[in-house]
Amino acid sequence: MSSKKEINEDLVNERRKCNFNIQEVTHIIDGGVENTLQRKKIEDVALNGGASLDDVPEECMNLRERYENALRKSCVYANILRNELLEITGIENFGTPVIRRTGDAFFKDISPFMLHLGMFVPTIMGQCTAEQQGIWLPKALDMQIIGAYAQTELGHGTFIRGLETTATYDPKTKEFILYSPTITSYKWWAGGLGRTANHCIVVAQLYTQGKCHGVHPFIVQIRDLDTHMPLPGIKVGEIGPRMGFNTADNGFLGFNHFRIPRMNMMMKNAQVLEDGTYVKVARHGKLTYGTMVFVRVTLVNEASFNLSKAVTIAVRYSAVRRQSELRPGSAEPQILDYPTQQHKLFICIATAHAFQLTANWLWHTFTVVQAEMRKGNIDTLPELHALSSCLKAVSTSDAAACIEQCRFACGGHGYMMSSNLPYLYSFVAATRTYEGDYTVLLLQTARYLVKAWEQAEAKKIVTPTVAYLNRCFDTNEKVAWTNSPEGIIKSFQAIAAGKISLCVKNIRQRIKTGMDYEDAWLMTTVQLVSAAEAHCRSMILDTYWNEMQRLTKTSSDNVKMVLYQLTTLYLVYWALEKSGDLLRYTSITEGDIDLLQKEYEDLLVKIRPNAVGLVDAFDLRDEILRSTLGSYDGRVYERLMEEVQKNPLNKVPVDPSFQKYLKPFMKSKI
Ligand SMILES: CC/C=C\C/C=C\C/C=C\C/C=C/C(=O)SCCNC(=O)CCNC(=O)[C@H](O)C(C)(C)COP(=O)(O)OP(=O)(O)OC[C@H]1O[C@@H](n2cnc3c(N)ncnc32)[C@H](O)[C@@H]1OP(=O)(O)O
Ligand SMILES: Cc1cc2nc3c(=O)[nH]c(=O)nc-3n(C[C@H](O)[C@H](O)[C@H](O)COP(=O)(O)OP(=O)(O)OC[C@H]3O[C@@H](n4cnc5c(N)ncnc54)[C@H](O)[C@@H]3O)c2cc1C
Repeated sequence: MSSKKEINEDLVNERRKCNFNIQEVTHIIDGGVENTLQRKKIEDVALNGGASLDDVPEECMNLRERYENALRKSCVYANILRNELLEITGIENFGTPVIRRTGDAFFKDISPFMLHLGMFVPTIMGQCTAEQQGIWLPKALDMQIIGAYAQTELGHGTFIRGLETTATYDPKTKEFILYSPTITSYKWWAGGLGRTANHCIVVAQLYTQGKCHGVHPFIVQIRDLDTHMPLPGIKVGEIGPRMGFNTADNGFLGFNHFRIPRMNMMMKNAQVLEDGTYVKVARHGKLTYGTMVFVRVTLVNEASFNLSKAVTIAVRYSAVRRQSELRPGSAEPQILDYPTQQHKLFICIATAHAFQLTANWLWHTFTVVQAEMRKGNIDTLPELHALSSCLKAVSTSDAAACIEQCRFACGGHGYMMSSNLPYLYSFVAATRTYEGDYTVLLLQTARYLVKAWEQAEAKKIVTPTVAYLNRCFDTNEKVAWTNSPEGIIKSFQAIAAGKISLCVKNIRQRIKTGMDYEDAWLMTTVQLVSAAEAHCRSMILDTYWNEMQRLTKTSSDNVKMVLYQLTTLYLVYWALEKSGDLLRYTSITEGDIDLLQKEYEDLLVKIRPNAVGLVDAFDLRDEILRSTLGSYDGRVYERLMEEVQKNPLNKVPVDPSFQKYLKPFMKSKI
């Protein structure tokens, strides 16, 4: 064991072995030197006060203490945010991933303010007129009001059109009357709603002049700003313990004919005039779903960030941990030396990179579409919806699986809350469900793909992200397999095209047998999900490969080399995972697959000496990692021991329950 201040010897050796410039890779991940400097500045300001520290670990507190502690830290953090950080980033970038990243130093679980910043403020920005923004935005940014996003109900999350809460316009008083007609119409799940928020966005069915115009967002004050008492007509509370998110304060909400002013309808996309006339402003019916698209886009970045934390913890731990004997009497190897361990972990490093570059690309696409929409052009929205849906689904699902793999890689200690891996897993596992369930979102992408296929069939030019369909449509034969990055990407496009084509064929065949389109679609959904996933994988592989090529153009040779090895590992890994599909849709042979397997194993060997360097390049401060297993200094065993001392159960040598229960039980006769 190393002494207190020393860095674990194995980690020192690993860092010595690393043959590339770590900072260069950090700059690539951050999106440039300037961004790294800005991030470090923000982290210094946000984290140097030590205010984030807990004397007792969050997981050792009861529910009330955990909430109170999370709220205390949220206030400390929000003060730093509004007094110092916004000056550095500018108010327009308040939601930057870097700010989100520093927040993780304060909370192992989630801040009850997260949805205020993550959805309440963005919805005001996206769904309000300029006049309404002038009223709500300054108060929300300054946190004079704290909001939640209450869309999901007890009875409906996915099917938004099925929401039951009503907002009925009363022209006499120029108010909307909010009402929850059934138990299932109660709002359910909204983060921050249970105890913290005094306002929330409510998505409700709009009725005016006796007609329902579908779901629309409203801004609603639910608690008194001074006493915090729920206003008359409001029933609000916390929904109870969950797998994660236990300090996120998820809530329920019901309305008993609760009145709000007309101007509290968020009127950017549709309006109700004073006399009750309904006016549709937006040219696309789904612009009211805009906040969801925005959050889905940001969740790809979340997936990457959380995975980078998990894999940093697991790789550093694997360098410190020694276990078993390779030969009788030999020294125990670092577990990172086992190829099976490398197989678990290196793909996680590559996946974090792949998602980071994809997230950056998707963010750029999102801003371009936004700019077009501001000019009145909504043509690119369906493509963005299809893209953000599948990328959100696949990135969150893969990240959750990878984080769980990182936990497996850490053996028993990975199961400890203090490793932070269970927190990371439960957070990312939820992202697969919220903001649109995995299957549901892939089916949205599938709708787009089927239409695109039909366009390609009609010899029309399709949108850029599905352009491969035009090409694949002309080739009836299997795509010729070539083992190169470009060859693998082309093969994945062929898989996607083949699967979409098969779906279309099956839908048509089912219709021929007498089914209507809806049933034919329904019976094909298992394949449609698979086709959308294949399309998404081809997008990620393509983006990762091309973006990494672009970003490393001026890098030093060793950086180029290690990042090339990692991208290739990712491509080869997925080729092997999907070898069945490759056999079906390309000319790949069993021999080619054997070669791929060999290439994969060789890549593990090549990457091994740089593994710790690669996770160091994520540049995650210990305060943000919050892990006994993953700290920069590798003092794993000391930290596990230190954590034991903080456990309230260990404060007394004999637990009071001994006298109360155990002793009487032992002394009692059967
Ligand atoms: C820094 C940030 C970090 C973290 C984030 C912050 C907080 C994290 C913590 C928790 C937050 C959680 C929040 C929530 O979960 S809020 C609730 C989210 N709810 C959902 O996502 C519900 C999912 N359901 C839907 O999106 C829709 O209902 C669904 C798309 C499934 C179907 O909608 P609908 O029935 O109305 O449409 P369809 O008839 O199926 O399609 C019609 C047509 O419209 C197109 N469409 C659908 N959605 C959109 C969209 N968003 N944008 C554009 N177009 C859309 C669809 O493709 C169809 O087109 P077409 O085929 O051409 O007819
Ligand atoms: C941690 C967490 C935080 C959340 N925060 C918020 C929040 O702040 N605000 C808010 O409004 N909501 C929030 N939600 C709710 C969340 O958005 C919904 O849970 C999510 O959209 C899924 O909807 P659902 O629960 O109705 O699932 P369901 O739709 O009931 O899904 C159950 C199963 O049915 C399947 N299914 C459903 N419809 C279809 C279909 N058409 N085709 C095929 N399969 C289908 C799904 O794939 C899934 O397997 C949160 C949820 C969680 C877990």
